[in-house]
Amino acid sequence: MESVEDLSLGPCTASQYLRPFRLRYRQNGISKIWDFMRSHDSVSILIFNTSRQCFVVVKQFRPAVYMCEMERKCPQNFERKKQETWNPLPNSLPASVGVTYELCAGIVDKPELSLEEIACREILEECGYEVPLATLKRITSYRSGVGVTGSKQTLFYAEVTDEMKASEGGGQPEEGELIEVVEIPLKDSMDFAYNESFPKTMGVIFSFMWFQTNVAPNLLEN
Ligand SMILES: O=c1ccn([C@@H]2O[C@H](COP(=O)(O)OP(=O)(O)O[C@H]3O[C@H](CO)[C@@H](O)[C@H](O)[C@H]3O)[C@@H](O)[C@H]2O)c(=O)[nH]1
Ligand SMILES: [Mg+2]
Repeated sequence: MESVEDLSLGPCTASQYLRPFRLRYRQNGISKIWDFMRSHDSVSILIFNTSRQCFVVVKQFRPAVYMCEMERKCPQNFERKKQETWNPLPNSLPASVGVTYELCAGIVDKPELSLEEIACREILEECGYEVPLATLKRITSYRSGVGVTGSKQTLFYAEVTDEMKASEGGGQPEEGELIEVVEIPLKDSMDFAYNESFPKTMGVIFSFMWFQTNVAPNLLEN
């Protein structure tokens, strides 16, 4: 996962994932503009393996995260002068600066499938567990990136056992996905959540805390 080579930065003129727009409007008599992007809604799933009392999360190279670090360390690479062409970038940063821990997640891009169906497919593709649709629990939904995309993410909870493991997971290689499945022991999970040396999404932190309030007390009783 951690070998990323031949980087070059180019313009994004047409994308099936992101479409930039500018909205002009008047609010309480004041004229404003706001730039935003349309992107897909998504689902994410907190997965807890009861056989081994651990959370199952994924680790991925995220180009957007990598390029944030690139801009911080080598801002000259983002200078606008030749933005209409592809500009080779120096391999100045290790790929690991762009790797994040995340909940298993996927974009909602199949109108014929329910959110639950999309979630179950993502669990199988990314983490390798067969989860029956009816056992999936909806936790809540929230808006992510409210300044930029405002897209909705719906969060589910899935309990799995070792017996439900059907494959290694790892994402769909034909779509270029390269995902590492990582287990976080329940006993270490709150330290992990707040340890900034493990870059992670808000979804991981929020859902681990949700588990502490809503699931962990019942586990202790059993
Ligand atoms: O510029 C892009 C964007 C996506 N993909 C592909 O699209 C798929 C997306 O994977 P999927 O697992 O469905 O989505 P995620 O990347 O996990 O979803 C993310 O995307 C959502 C919508 O942007 C975010 O809100 C989520 O938090 C985040 O997990 C992958 O196969 C990618 O290869 C590309 O090839 N190029
Ligand atoms: Mg995903």
